[in-house]
Amino acid sequence: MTEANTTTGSERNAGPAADTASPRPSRRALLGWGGAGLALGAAAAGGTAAALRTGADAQPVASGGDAVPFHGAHQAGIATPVQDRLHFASFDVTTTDRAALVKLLQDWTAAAARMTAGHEVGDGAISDNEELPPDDTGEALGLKPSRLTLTFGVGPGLFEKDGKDRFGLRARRPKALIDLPAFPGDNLDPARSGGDLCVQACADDPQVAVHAIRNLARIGMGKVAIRWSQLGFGKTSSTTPDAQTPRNMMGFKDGTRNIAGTETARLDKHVWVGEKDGPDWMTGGSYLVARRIRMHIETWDRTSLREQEDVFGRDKAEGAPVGREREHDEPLLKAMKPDAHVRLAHPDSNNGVTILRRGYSFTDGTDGLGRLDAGLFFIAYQRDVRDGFVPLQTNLARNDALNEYIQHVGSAVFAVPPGVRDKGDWWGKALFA
Ligand SMILES: C=CC1=C(C)c2cc3[nH]c(cc4nc(cc5[nH]c(cc1n2)c(C)c5CCC(=O)O)C(CCC(=O)O)=C4C)c(C)c3C=C
Ligand SMILES: [Fe+2]
Repeated sequence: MTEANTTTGSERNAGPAADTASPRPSRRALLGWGGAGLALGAAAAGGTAAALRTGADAQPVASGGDAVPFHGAHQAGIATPVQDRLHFASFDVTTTDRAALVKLLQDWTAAAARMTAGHEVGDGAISDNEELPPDDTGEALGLKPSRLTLTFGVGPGLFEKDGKDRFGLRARRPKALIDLPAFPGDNLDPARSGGDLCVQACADDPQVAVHAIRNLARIGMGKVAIRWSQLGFGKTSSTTPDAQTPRNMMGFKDGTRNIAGTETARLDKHVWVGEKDGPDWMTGGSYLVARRIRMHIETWDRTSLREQEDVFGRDKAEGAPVGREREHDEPLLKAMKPDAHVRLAHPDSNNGVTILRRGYSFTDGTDGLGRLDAGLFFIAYQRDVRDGFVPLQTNLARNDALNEYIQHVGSAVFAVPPGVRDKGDWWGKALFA
């Protein structure tokens, strides 16, 4: 999917009252005062596009903000344009009941389709029955779809945990869904690693992304529990080459040489699982590696500009490779220091290995020792982890000058199935078939 696939969406709110300081009347109250006629009249008077929206069948009130289509051959959130914010959640499956897990995935899919379109979950945040908790938690009322994408994946533990075939899926585990090996320098925290399921929520508004994860977690209560989650800001990658390349927490442009969402041949070669790759249920999907990479930014900030530029093999201002003028000039690898990050990460130094990066910066307060807990939440998509992240990280972990300034502290790998085709399809349907 490309930028062209984004459509104009709708707001999550809440009629005319949402524009004023007065509290919004409940749907029950509105019906009591004259029902739909009043609501329509009020909407028209307010210049809004449609009727007051309160439930599953209600229409959005006003247009504005972009929605990324949820249904398609591939899940959105991989090759679609990168949004500003991230909320990534990894879940442990706590139920042992396969039918309950299937029902959850169906419910999650329905909720995800609604939220990405800018709708409230189920009957909405303000439901008819005041005796029950509402279906939607409500904090996204009035917010635009904000290009929300929800990308779902399954981790190794869903297929087998502690030697047990928990859901009769062991034989369906993809060979490419390996447990990642330990790399030199890793200092992984188990509490920030792994997981049976994941949802990557990306949006241009942080509250929209957080609302989405929160509502999925709420729907999953008693069946799944959040194992760890990560908020991200300041995307450190671009899948839209003509857009300005964002900068990471080290001040360098990050994402210059990434696969663009429009490069279908490269996506087919390096990102999407092909028909012959197997298993069938993964065709059109991809594999996600997430790494929480802490930056020693206090040390970095005391490092000379020359050393910083040598570490990456690019200049800080323009982002041009050593010996070249412009950011998008082809890198001259031999002109860089042998341990420069870009030289070591380039496909020519790795037998052609190419991944799609989609990471975000994070700052999570301090570490108790007067240092910022900040860094890069690295996300990579690839057709096969064994031909993507693993050889690349093996090379970087051994040789990269950047290692002096970073440490990998969290890690997870997930199989990301193909896109949800239509309303009859759901996350993982082909896996459980
Ligand atoms: C295993 C893969 C990679 C990890 C881990 C990684 C960590 C990491 N990277 C930066 C900053 C930059 N990376 C850049 C380029 C780049 N990095 C990787 C892979 C990993 N990076 C690749 C494949 C590439 C592209 C190489 C190429 O084809 O030229 C750059 C340069 C700009 C760019 O092209 O994006 C920067 C800057 C940090 C800070 C980091 C860990 C914290
Ligand atoms: Fe990198």
